[in-house]
Amino acid sequence: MLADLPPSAAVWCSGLRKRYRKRTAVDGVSFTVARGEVMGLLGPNGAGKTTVIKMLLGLVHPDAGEVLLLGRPAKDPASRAGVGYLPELFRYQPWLTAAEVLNLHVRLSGATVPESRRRECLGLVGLADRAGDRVGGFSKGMQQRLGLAVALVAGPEFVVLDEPTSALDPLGRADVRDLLLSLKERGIAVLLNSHLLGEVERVCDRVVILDRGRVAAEGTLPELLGRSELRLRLTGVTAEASARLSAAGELSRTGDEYAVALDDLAVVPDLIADLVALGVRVHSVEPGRISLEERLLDIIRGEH
Ligand SMILES: Nc1ncnc2c1ncn2[C@@H]1O[C@H](COP(=O)(O)OP(=O)(O)OP(=O)(O)O)[C@@H](O)[C@H]1O
Repeated sequence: MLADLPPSAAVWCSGLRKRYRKRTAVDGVSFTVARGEVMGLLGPNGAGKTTVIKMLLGLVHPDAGEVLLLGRPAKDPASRAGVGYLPELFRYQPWLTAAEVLNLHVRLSGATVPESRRRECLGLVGLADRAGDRVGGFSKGMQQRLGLAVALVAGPEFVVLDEPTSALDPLGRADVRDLLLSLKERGIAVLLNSHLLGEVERVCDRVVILDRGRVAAEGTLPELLGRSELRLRLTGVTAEASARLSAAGELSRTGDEYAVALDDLAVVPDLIADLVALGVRVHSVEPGRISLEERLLDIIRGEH
């Protein structure tokens, strides 16, 4: 079986199942996060996201199913050494300073992390000038920022973030988004559980949607969100220009407002150039598609 697995998987799981007394929390979940991929794990409250994450990390024992973390069993300390984790509920020793918390986690990871990298990591999460302050005096958002630094400090190959922006202000959320994009650029795989769908839409390559313990949908964002729609406000549209619009995709019109269904927004510049060449006056061009939020609501209300 192991020989059949893709060598690149940051995490692979198959048939994960977990029951708590009579309640089935997770019921046959399988998916893969490839190396370098940013995967969103979505779903309503109680869908089983945190339980899945804990099973992936070997923190909860599954009733059934298998997990390979960086190509090894999740319980293997060697696989865990390559993983950074920010838990949903984070608490750090209040009597330690931020720098001491980071040092403690570096020691626990067994990695060698130079002092400069530790400082850089606190800077990355906006805590550079609080390194010497005790965590007991930190706000919840500052503790969550510290948790992010803890997840990143040992140079992980795979980072698991369970609601990393739950305690953060809008600025903090924007910082985390930039952080995620920089991890992506560096080829670090990420599994992100977040209810902030706008952020998921901006940073994730793929998403898995859980509902009542099962995978309700999975795919890249274009796969899940379907075709794009280009909305245009145009005047001076001749029959020829109208034909050009129809050739690009299914066309609908209300007064000066036109909507063209497109498979790929890459055709937009050529389409606009052709319309202008045909004498059309282009007042606005607005690419859009259904939002992840609309899609998620459809899926969990059973309208997919
Ligand atoms: N330790 C536990 N003991 C008993 N039941 C649990 C335990 N952990 C989770 N559950 C139950 O398992 C189900 C899934 O919970 P889980 O925390 O995984 O959901 P979630 O998708 O992460 O939710 P949220 O978005 O609210 O954080 C819930 O019904 C929850 O009550």
